Amino acid sequence: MKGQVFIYDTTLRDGTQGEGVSLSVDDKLKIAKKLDQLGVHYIEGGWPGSNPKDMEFFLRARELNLKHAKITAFGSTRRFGITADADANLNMIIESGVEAVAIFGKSWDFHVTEALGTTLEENLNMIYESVRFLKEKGLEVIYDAEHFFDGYKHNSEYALATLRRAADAGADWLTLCDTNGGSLPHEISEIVTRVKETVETPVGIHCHNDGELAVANSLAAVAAGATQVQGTINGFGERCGNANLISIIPNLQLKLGYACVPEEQLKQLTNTSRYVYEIANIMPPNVQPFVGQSAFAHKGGMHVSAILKAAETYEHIKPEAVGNTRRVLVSELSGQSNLLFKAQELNIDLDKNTPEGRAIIQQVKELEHQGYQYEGAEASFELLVRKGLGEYEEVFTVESFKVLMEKIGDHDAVTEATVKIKVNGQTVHTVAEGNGPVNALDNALRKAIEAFFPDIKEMYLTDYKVRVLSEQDATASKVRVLIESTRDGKDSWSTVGVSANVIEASWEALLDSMRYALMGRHGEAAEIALKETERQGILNH
Ligand SMILES: CC(=O)SCCNC(=O)CCNC(=O)[C@H](O)C(C)(C)COP(=O)(O)OP(=O)(O)OC[C@H]1O[C@@H](n2cnc3c(N)ncnc32)[C@H](O)[C@@H]1OP(=O)(O)O
Ligand SMILES: CC(=O)C(=O)O
Repeated sequence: MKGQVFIYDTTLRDGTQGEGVSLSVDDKLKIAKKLDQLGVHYIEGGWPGSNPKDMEFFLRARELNLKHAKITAFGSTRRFGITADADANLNMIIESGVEAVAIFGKSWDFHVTEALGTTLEENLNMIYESVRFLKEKGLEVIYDAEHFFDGYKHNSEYALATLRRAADAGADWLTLCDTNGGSLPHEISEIVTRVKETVETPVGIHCHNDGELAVANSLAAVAAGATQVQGTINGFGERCGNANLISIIPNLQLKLGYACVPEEQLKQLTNTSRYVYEIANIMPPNVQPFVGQSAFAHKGGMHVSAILKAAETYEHIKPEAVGNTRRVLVSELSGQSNLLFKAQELNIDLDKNTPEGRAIIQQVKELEHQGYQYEGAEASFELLVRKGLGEYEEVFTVESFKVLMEKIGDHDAVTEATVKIKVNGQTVHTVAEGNGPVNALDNALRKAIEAFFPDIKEMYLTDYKVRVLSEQDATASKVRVLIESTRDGKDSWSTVGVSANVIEASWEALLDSMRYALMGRHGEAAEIALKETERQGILNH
């Protein structure tokens, strides 16, 4: 191990400066707990002088009993022309009751004269007096040198002088900020090296992602001697975001050999990332490195063949090291190996290069050519494999279905579906209404099946997606429908249907969804059908 790098999370402060990210106090408290479980060292909760919500967070965070992390407040140096003890923002930091604080000050001479509108000397006094004030109150002080890299490039002497003043006042950390996010890794490396030669106080790094280099820049800073990294979960933050701790932590720990979070807790990384997306109500991108759904998803037949022999042939780390899982996708790009892997996952006995296996792969390729897509429809794929291996018995067969829609004047349209299915030789005919054709068909099909399998009531659709396959054919084109269903809201299964008619494609996906839910219950159907025949007999008597 090369030594400890302290992880400073600012998801709850700089993260919420990102467009579309807004967290309630309860959300912030939940995320703080999760971050503590991950093992970060500092959690910047907000800016007490900014709004009552942030102040409430600090007051309630005292009850969190965190095991590892220090709750940290954020603020700026004092306003110019007043004393630090008269500055409302600095006083609110003290009131918030935190043990650590990050205050930002200006490093770039241009910012001092243009944005602050004061003299270079007064800015140095603002830095010194603010840090001193907070140190005298017993706080750990992280001095965030805003625009440090841009400032250094314009006037290195002044930028370094601001750091010296913070250090002289007793700052515990000097965190160099690439506030505008435009620096390149070699610049960060050179400038951090120069700072390390100039000051003895430990150095941190805070990067923004405007040039898509925030992670690379943070790693370059650590290589040059920074021992604290600031960033956010999933890279949330102002403009294009902050440095993404979800990528920085495993890169530092697994690739570069630094200690960041305890090894066991690194396995919380995927879960933490998804938890924060969930609370922020943002869809996680599948392709997010380390933690995305696709981060360890193998599609090409050649890749799958190799990972079955040795996973590291196509994986840069072990997925389980960051709490993620390996996946194999089945598609027209599959070979026998993809099928073999999926069969193992489904507990299906299948050897490589059997005639059945080859036929199933051929069928997948043919169906994908027609527009089906199995990588997002694993339940339809399992049905296809079991049918191909002769392991599937139909619980019901469809005789016909019909959909009627009527709209009279300004009244709401009424949709009615009729379904005729056969269960173990017995015909069941049902009619149901719905708020659209798919809903009416779903209701009619359930009504028919519920008589035999009452527990089907618990199953419901959670997602329905339609994709036009050949846009040039406009309304005559084929569509692909993907349906996701669940019973308990946790485990779900996806099915696919394809047709030039959207209702038929939906019907096909619906049928697969019901078939998957009832798979293996053929014998049960026979018994229930018999009871139903007896019941009907008694009723008709
Ligand atoms: C790089 C960063 O991410 S810094 C963090 C940015 N985050 C935020 O701004 C979110 C929270 N901010 C807020 O709630 C508000 O901006 C507040 C409460 C802090 C201040 O609000 P207001 O008093 O209305 O001021 P306003 O936001 O309009 O302007 C900021 C003021 O701070 C001054 N200022 C900026 N940086 C500093 C600094 N390092 N030290 C002291 N003063 C500063 C500006 O010069 C400006 O002063 P002026 O009004 O005399 O021109
Ligand atoms: C302090 C801070 O958030 C920045 O300079 O980007």
